[in-house]
Amino acid sequence: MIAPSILAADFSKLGELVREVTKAGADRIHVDVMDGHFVPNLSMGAVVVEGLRPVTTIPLEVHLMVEDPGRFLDGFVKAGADTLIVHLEVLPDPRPMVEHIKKALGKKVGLAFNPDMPVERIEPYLKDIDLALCMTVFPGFGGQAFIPESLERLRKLKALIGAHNPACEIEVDGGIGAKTIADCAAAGANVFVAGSAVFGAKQGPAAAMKDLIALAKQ
Ligand SMILES: O=C(CO)[C@@H](O)[C@H](O)COP(=O)(O)O
Repeated sequence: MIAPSILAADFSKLGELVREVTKAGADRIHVDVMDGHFVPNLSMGAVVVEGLRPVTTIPLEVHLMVEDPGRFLDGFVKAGADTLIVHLEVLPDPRPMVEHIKKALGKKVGLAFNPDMPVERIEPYLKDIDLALCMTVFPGFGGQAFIPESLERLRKLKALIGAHNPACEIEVDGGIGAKTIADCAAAGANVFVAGSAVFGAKQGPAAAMKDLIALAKQ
């Protein structure tokens, strides 16, 4: 599954571009939310999700790269988010928030973790989540180079998920493109967030999506 990350899109044409990747077979739209604290950058808030909701029927997944995700969950749900992804780094015990997102808000829940977090830290929560997001760059900016050690981390994650919750998706995010997507798929990933490789592609987003889908299937 390909999840184009709109962080790399031309915001003056956002609706048009989201329609284009939807038509080209995107499985979901990845919305990167940055607060300038958890990561050294600011990006977008719930108004962007609200604006995109009528533009596409595919799920909108919100990746909360923020210090205090609890403050923003309701707003994103009201705006039309389908999946909320929060970072393990800011949640000493993620269980209450995972339960809140699933039961009270009725949405899918993902847990993300940075490249320097031991993969085993997610193990106790795997049985309760829909998606594990293994960051393959340090979050904060699009267009960074994929960290090669991520492949070993993905293999570990795949083994843990096999043992605890095989239905849990394994998502990768950061530096995913033609050179890295097949290796990530072979290592166990099944959802691929791609920003620059889709919206920055010379051949245009639709053709780039087609190439990435073919490479991930190899
Ligand atoms: O979360 C992030 C960045 O922090 C990502 O979702 C990026 O937006 C991916 O961009 P590319 O590496 O694909 O350009």
